[in-house]
Amino acid sequence: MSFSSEPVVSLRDAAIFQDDNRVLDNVTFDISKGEFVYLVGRTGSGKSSLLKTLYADLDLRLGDGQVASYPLRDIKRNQVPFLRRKLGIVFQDFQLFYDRTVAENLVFVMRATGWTDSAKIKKRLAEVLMRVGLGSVDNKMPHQLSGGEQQRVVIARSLINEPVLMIADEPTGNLDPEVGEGIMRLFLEINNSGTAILMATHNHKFLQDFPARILKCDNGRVLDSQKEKFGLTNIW
Ligand SMILES: Nc1ncnc2c1ncn2[C@@H]1O[C@H](COP(=O)(O)OP(=O)(O)OP(=O)(O)O)[C@@H](O)[C@H]1O
Repeated sequence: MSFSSEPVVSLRDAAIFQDDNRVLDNVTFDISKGEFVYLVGRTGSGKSSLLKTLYADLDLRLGDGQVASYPLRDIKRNQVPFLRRKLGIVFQDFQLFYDRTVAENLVFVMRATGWTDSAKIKKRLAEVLMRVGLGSVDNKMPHQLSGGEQQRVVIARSLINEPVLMIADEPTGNLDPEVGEGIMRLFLEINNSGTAILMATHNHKFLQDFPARILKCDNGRVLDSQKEKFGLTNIW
């Protein structure tokens, strides 16, 4: 049995690229198991690019990085689905299949990630929906749900394989403030049960109401509130 305290994210002198454009340079930080970390910065400062690099949607071409024990440098394409299975990824737009029921959306992911036993699938489906506070929506179509409920379905989907890290890119960006706060509280609950969370947000209120470590993309660098003081005014 392993009791390793290896970080879930570890970047060392990483450069983040979009095509030939170096968006961020000298990126060095760790995220420990069970940590909650905000990612902030102006529009275009590189938040999404950094997150995409962590889930191997963008290649890590310079420096070193490891996520959920997978080395990002030269990761083979056939390894990427296994890395992503360790992650829960949640975006601003809900990215559900709108021609399938909630249950079909979730079962699709389960089957694609190796679940075969129908009884286990049914049990896990009920567990993750319950976990996000949605009891009886299995047979509904996504468009029959509110935005907040749809985001809960996405979060339920991301929990299926018990991720060690959730990567959330502006997950409340399309929601009313009150609904967004409910989603934020759900992330905190998930975090309390041991899943590390890295959340890009433009929501200043979250940072005030639910303080946590902050990484800030700023002028091609990533600043870390654990290591240095920086202002949070005028960054959105
Ligand atoms: N697909 C792409 N191809 C080329 N350049 C891109 C692409 N996506 C983003 N960029 C550029 O990379 C830089 C960083 O963009 P990124 O989307 O990472 O910023 P962001 O901080 O997430 O912004 P926002 O807060 O608006 O989501 C910007 O200069 C942007 O124009």
